[in-house]
Amino acid sequence: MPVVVQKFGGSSVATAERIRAAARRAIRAKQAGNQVVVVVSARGDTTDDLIQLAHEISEQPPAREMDMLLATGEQISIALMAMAIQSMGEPAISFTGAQIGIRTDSFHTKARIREISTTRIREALRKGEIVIVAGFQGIDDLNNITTLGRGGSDTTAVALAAALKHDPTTSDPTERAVGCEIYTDVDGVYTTDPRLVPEAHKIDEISYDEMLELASMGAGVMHSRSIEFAKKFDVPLMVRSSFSDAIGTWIVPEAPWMLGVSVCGAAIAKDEARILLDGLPDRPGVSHRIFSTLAQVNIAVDMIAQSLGEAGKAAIGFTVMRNEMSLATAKLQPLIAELGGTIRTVEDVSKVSIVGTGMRTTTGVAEKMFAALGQEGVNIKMITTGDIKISVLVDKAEGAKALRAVHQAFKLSENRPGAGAPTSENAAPFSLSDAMNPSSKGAATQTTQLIMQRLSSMEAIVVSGVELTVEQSRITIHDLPDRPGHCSRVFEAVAQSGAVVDMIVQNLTGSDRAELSFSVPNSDLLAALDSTRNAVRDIEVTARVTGDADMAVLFVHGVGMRTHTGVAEKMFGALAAQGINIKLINTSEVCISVVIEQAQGSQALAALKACFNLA
Ligand SMILES: Nc1ncnc2c1ncn2[C@@H]1O[C@H](COP(=O)(O)OP(=O)(O)O)[C@@H](O)[C@H]1O
Ligand SMILES: N[C@@H](CC(=O)OP(=O)(O)O)C(=O)O
Repeated sequence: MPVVVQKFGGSSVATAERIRAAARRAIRAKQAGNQVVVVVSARGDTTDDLIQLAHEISEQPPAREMDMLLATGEQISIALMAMAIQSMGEPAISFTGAQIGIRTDSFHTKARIREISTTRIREALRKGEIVIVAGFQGIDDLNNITTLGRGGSDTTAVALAAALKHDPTTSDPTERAVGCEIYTDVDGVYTTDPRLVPEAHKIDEISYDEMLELASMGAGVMHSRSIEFAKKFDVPLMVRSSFSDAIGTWIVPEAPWMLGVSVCGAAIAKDEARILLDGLPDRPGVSHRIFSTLAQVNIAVDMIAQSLGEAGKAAIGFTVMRNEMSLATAKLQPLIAELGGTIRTVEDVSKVSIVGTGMRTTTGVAEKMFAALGQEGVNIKMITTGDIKISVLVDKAEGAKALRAVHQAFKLSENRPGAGAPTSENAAPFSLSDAMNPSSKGAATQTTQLIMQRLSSMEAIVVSGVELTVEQSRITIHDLPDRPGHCSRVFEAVAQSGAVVDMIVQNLTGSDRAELSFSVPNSDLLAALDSTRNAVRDIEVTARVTGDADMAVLFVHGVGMRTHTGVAEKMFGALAAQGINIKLINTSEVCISVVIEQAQGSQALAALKACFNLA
């Protein structure tokens, strides 16, 4: 019998009536001929309340005890859900993460799943019981209770679906037909958070990579790590409303029509902090030491922007979540003192991002975003770009305005393919049975062997490829006054020159001054330099423009590149060991890219392939 995994978030189990409604849904899925696994979160604001309670008792609650406390929220929900289903006459059994065999590492409060045993779930399912599993929790090798980080129940649900779909303990193909539904308080993934921008539009289909970027850039509707599982293990999933039967949003492998949509959504991460390390020696290995220091304490770093070294000195700016800023600076202090640099921090910043597969092939997207922000008088503090995303850092007070401005500029509230307008490929709506049928649209994109390898360490990083692009040039504007509208003027001029801009990095350096770098193909360098100089002359005569031909860009593609703190560290370590200096860095959830000297390109490529075991 096929298996449906249904996840009900905190809002969907907040009251007795909602628990009963969720129970009825699970029973309906069973009556339709499926085996049913239900994953539940803590009710309503329980997790927030528990965190507050802990802080009333202790200023810095120990992480192990915090997990012991937080895991109780989900335990309440599973028991109530089992009671609700049983009271409706269906057999059901509840399990904590530990009871079901969800093994994690020992990073309390942000543990990662290592493996999931399917034995107990299968036994119960075969007996005809609806299996209810506590989301967000697991158990480490020493049998300590762990939690997976905020929003982690999505991850439990998709990881369970993945484990059941590729279950080595069953040879029955119907038992490996697994679908996953995420029930929440919105009827799907929207072009942006509908609570912040009411005209946001529901998306019908979105790719794993787009959803990964959106989720990691602040779209709280899904936990980004759950999409990592979905992508790695070919689990198509649907986000839908627990209050209606409307078709929700399918999160699926990338389809060709998606290349026609340059921006599919926008997101905001409100509580960010910026750390600027200034006056660092400009030599190989410095970034590696910085990021390995942060990786040791599992702090995910975002928006890394390394400014060009001048007079032997370089600056590196990056963002972290605001609640991790003090830990990050405390850990970095001794290293930066040893390197002779300084640390500056800025709190109260928000990150606004746009995401879309079509960005890969469409030019002018960045320019349009910067123009929209400039028109609203929003100052951009930092910029980084990825393969399919562009992020800017702005003052927290301007975050919501900035989000609305970009949402409007890209007309995201209007119908488009994948959101309100069917494409030729998706004209027939994707269905749960499609998702559960391996020969349909949800077809496997990866070999069974690869997937089985991944199952042995489920949440380990997957680096799928390293790529080198040569004949690139870098243009840098030094000492650009830090005021609204400047970036858009520069990129408008560059676009008029016909140059194709790829990577963009902007970093605030001295007070009130920004350094803006971007890459163009060598063949566009002269035209782009000319138009940049003209634009900059109009803005500020003291700003300087420099250009460097014959650079190379190295891309490392994978899943969870940003949230797995060790990837950047490993990459920078491998380059440092070869004595290769990094000129610019860009990070995203699906790709990390660096600009280096072209002469060192093939050496760097070989070093990265060796370090990530790629052929
Ligand atoms: N792009 C988006 N699409 C839909 N909802 C979003 C988006 N970004 C943020 N959200 C917010 O996510 C909320 C659902 O997530 P969450 O509150 O964690 O639900 P649950 O408790 O079901 O896990 C929505 O109510 C919405 O405000
Ligand atoms: N209860 C946890 C885990 C979770 O995933 O919750 P929800 O599904 O309500 O976002 C939290 O609040 O973080």
